[in-house]
Amino acid sequence: MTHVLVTGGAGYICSHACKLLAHQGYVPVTFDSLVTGWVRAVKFGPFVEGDLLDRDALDAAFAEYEPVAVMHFAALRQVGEATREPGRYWRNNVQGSLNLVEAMVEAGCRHMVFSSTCATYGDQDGVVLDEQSQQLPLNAYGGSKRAVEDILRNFIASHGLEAVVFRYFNVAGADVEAEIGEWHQPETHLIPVMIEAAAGARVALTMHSTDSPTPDGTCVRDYVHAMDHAAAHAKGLEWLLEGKGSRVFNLGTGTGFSVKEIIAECNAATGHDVPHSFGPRRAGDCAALVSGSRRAAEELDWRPERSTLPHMIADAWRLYRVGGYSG
Ligand SMILES: NC(=O)c1ccc[n+]([C@@H]2O[C@H](COP(=O)([O-])OP(=O)(O)OC[C@H]3O[C@@H](n4cnc5c(N)ncnc54)[C@H](O)[C@@H]3O)[C@@H](O)[C@H]2O)c1
Ligand SMILES: O=c1ccn([C@@H]2O[C@H](COP(=O)(O)OP(=O)(O)O[C@H]3O[C@H](CO)[C@H](O)[C@H](O)[C@H]3O)[C@@H](O)[C@H]2O)c(=O)[nH]1
Repeated sequence: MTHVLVTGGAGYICSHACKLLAHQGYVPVTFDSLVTGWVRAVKFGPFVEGDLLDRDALDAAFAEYEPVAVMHFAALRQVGEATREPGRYWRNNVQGSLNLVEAMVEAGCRHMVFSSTCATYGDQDGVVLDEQSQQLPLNAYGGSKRAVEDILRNFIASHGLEAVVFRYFNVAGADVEAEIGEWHQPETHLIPVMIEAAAGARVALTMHSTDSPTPDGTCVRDYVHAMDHAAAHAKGLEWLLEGKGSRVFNLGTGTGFSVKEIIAECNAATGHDVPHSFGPRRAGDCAALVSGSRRAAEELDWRPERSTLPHMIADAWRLYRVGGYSG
């Protein structure tokens, strides 16, 4: 049996990767503290409840499962929260990742697929964001992810670690079979908040900005379906196991949508108007983040298949309707 250690496997994107890994014949071993994840999302392999800040727990997991690789998703990942509580983000995301990398080196596990983010780029008006772009994060979340990329570069140079780093753009949608999806308490991400508002489960969605330097004043993001992310991770793992070495890839479609455009699409897809109000700009928010790279398509042969707004909203809506958000 070929084990892959999946940190954060009880979370949203991570559980989609576990499902695909299991489908491909790997055994995904979830290592998760449940700080934002859910035991009920761990359906596709063994579960180790542990914290990245607990080095002994990590060593025990490596000793028990001897994984061929690590998929490192576990992190705190809310932009607004990171701006209010930067210390928590630096400690959890950076110290936790350093512990993990050191445990890997000691256990002789050399391959990591790492979840980084376009938030490491920050706002760069008019700049095409590709893997060579400068990283100028606006908040502690993006800063902590850039720091982990630095740690990986150092360990690649000194300890023979090999890492595929994925800089995700925004993630949306849910498993097409509605087995897993996005469950956060409290929920802050645009599409699930919008779905809850459309369903009447919350009074209204607050639009965080209408005066951004974008065509309609609301922030623009490049959304990719969680299942397409999982597919990219499987390809990243294959890339490493074939010995192709360390590489950074943006994961975006190259097309951005504004908050207003997404609300209009949600109204059409669900047949319910999304009640909304207007609030102040959320601290740490970038105005626009859209990928300008084709590297993942050209080198990994990654083709997003469900990353259209109608698919992502329909899949999130289906999950909601089968009770997937009910905790
Ligand atoms: N959701 C997005 O739009 C998005 C965009 C870019 C990057 N990412 C990255 O993708 C990854 C997964 O994001 P998600 O949206 O699935 O988040 P999530 O909160 O659903 O999942 C993260 C998981 O990590 C676990 N975790 C956090 N800190 C831990 C620790 N110290 N020890 C053990 N487990 C810990 C949580 O309990 C949770 O299950 C994160 O690294 C995030 O930064 C997400
Ligand atoms: O109730 C809401 C929720 C969101 N938004 C807006 O919708 C856009 C998208 O917000 P999300 O919270 O869905 O996503 P973020 O772009 O803030 O952050 C997400 O994508 C980032 C990359 O852009 C990070 O990697 C991060 O982990 C992940 O949470 C932002 O302009 C936000 O201000 C609203 O107007 N109202």
